[in-house]
Formats: sequence, C-alpha cells, structure tokens
Amino acid sequence: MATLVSPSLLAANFLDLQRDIDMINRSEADWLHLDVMDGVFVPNISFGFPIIDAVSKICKKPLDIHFMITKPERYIARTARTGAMMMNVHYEACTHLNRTVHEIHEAGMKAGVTLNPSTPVSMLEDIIQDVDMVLLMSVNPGFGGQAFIENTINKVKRLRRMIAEAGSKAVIEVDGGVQAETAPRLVAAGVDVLVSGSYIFKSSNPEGVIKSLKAL
Ligand SMILES: O=C(CO)[C@H](O)[C@H](O)COP(=O)(O)O
Repeated sequence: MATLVSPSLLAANFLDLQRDIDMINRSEADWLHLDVMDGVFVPNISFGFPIIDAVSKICKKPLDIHFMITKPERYIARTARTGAMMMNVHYEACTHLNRTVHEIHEAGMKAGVTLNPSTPVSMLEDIIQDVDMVLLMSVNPGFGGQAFIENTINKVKRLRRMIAEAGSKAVIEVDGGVQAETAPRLVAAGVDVLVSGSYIFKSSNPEGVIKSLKAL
C-alpha cells in the first residue's frame, strides 16, 4: 500500500489553526493526527474536545486521534460524536483492552492501539487480529520535536512479522521524530502511516514536505 501521511496538529500554530488546516486540506495529507494529553498519563497537557470539535468542522481529512490519557474508554462515545475516523488508545492505559477495542468499533470508529517505546510488540499478540492499526511511539509521548528512538526500526520489523503471521489487517503507524532521514528507513522497515509534526509545520513549505513523505 502507498505510504499514508498524518500530520500532527501538535506542531501547528494554535493562534491560526484555520490557516494550518486550510494547508492540510489543500495538501496530499491522508489524515490529520490529533494528540490529546491529560497531564497524568504523560507529563504534558495539550487540548481536548472543544478544539477537536472546531477542527472537525473545517478539516476535510479523516481525524486520527491519539489519546495519551488514563482510562480512555471514558471518552469513546464523546470521541465518536466528533466524527473521528480512528481512536488510538494506549496499551499501557487500558486494563481491559479487548473490551475497549470492541467498544470503539461499536461506536463506529476504527480502533488503534498505541505502544510506548519500551513496550514490546509481543504484548499485542492476543489483540492484533481485532485492531485496525498499531501506533508505535518512536519518542516518549508528551512532547513534539524530540529525537527519534532508533530501536523503533526493529520494532516495526517485528510487528510486521507478527501481523503477517496472525493474518491481521492492522496497519502500522509511527509517531515521533519522523523527518527526512528517518522516514525512508521507517517505510523500508514496513511502516504504512507516517505521523509528523515539527518537520511539516515548522517548514517553509509544509505542503512540499507532505508531498515528499507521500512519495516514499
Ligand atoms: O505524539 C506526539 C508527542 O507525544 C507527537 O505527535 C509527536 O511527537 C510528533 O512530533 P514530532 O514530529 O515533532 O516529533
């Protein structure tokens, strides 16, 4: 499958979100990635439903929402009301992950499961058949602009093998430090969806950067 690109809104200009979302709408981006942080699961607070609702009204790309919060199952119904396409929850934040994945599906969304850098992909062996996406964090979640953790490349290869062996349809997304040097190596290792924040939004030509990632 062609590489999909999901720009991370965390690196956008929050004083002019309209301009940045207009850019996303014009661009070749496939999805828009939104990072919700609660200051408990991760040491930072980003934004919540008021911003997601506003963005969903003007964004023409499907919303790919990444919840870095404890007990994300509390917000499944509320997330579905935003019109989101994908709800990503952390493996580390869900006590009953199987139930949560099925509740996300019942609410009409695709279900993504996210792993922190230190969580092995083997933890997903018994849920991989049921998920639409695995999001591998290639930085410790909480902040944009961090350095890529090199071990992610091996994790992608291991996950690709696990998905093939299970006959799962899950796609692999990677988030954190995705830029010109790391993106081609991630795609070569088997990544389907690239999330990128700083590299896109801090560029003088963000649409060109998205186009270059799509071409990988
Ligand atoms: O989830 C995130 C942080 O928790 C961000 O989406 C991620 O870090 C992307 O930022 P950048 O591309 O600037 O590294």
